Amino acid sequence: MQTATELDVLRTTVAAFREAGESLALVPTMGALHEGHLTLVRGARVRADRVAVSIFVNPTQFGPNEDLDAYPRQMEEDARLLEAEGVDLLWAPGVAQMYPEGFATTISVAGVSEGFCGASRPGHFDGVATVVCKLFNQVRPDVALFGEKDWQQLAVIRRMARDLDLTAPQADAIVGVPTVREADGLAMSSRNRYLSPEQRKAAAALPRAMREATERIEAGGDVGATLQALEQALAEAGFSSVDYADIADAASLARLDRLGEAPARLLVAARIGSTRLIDNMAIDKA
Ligand SMILES: Nc1ncnc2c1ncn2[C@@H]1O[C@H](COP(=O)(O)OP(=O)(O)OP(=O)(O)O)[C@@H](O)[C@H]1O
Ligand SMILES: CC(C)(CO)[C@@H](O)C(=O)[O-]
Ligand code: BAL
Repeated sequence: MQTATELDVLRTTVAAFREAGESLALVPTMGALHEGHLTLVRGARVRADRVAVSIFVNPTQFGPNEDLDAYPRQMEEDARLLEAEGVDLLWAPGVAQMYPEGFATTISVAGVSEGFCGASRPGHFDGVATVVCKLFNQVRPDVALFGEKDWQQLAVIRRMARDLDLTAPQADAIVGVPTVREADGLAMSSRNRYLSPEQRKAAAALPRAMREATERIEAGGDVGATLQALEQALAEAGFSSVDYADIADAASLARLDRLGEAPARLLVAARIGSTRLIDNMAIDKA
């Protein structure tokens, strides 16, 4: 595995792949890798000749009171995990490489980025869209993979790729990978490691309550009453607050009061102590 921390090294390595006629997949991450990330890597492996993974804890997508400093960083361990997966290229730029003195551009995707995590984390998706656009331009992959765990992020990135006519990758080569879960249903996340053993046990109530809610709504239950019951179940399990618990159009992320014809998604963000967990699930029609 080649590791690049400078743009010219990255470009030379990518150029060598391209000269050999090889296709390239990119998996963008913030590191602290777990089985969810490695599933994206395996998905990349079957889609392209070469796999690049980026690790960059992007400061511009963290709010002033969020966990940028506390966010886990374990570059050596991550590199070992990626090497074992047969990754070809690790792109690990520093902050000064990504945001040199004078950096002044922000990509802001209206609509789809405004509710849910966009409302509870102002500026978050501007930071995500801008850094992902940079990563795409730096690596110029044929295909890029993102987790469905961050459903709204995936929708924002697809919208950006469509709106800006991106070619590397094209919008239809942005692949969403289903959420990888722990045995008790909790979505894998780097932030799960903030949880104490007791909080970790309680966290399993999130996917459980969400599964119950999707089943109730799929069976024709009232959306408002079901979401209220979900919030109640989370409070009883020890969650300290709920940022949002809503159903939305799966593509546009417009909030829904009832199911319509288009695919819908249940989206929840809730806190245990100071740890904020997110999850989402499909709502299938009966
Ligand atoms: N459980 C999971 N299943 C599938 N994909 C995942 C999972 N967790 C993260 N990903 C995806 O991995 C990519 C990198 O995510 P990131 O490095 O932020 O990890 P994370 O575990 O989501 O961390 P965080 O705690 O910051 O949410 C994203 O596309 C994200 O959606
Ligand atoms: C896509 C991403 C790597 C951009 O920093 C990040 O938001 C993430 O890890 O999901
Ligand atoms: N996986 C999403 C990145 C973030 O929460 O900042």
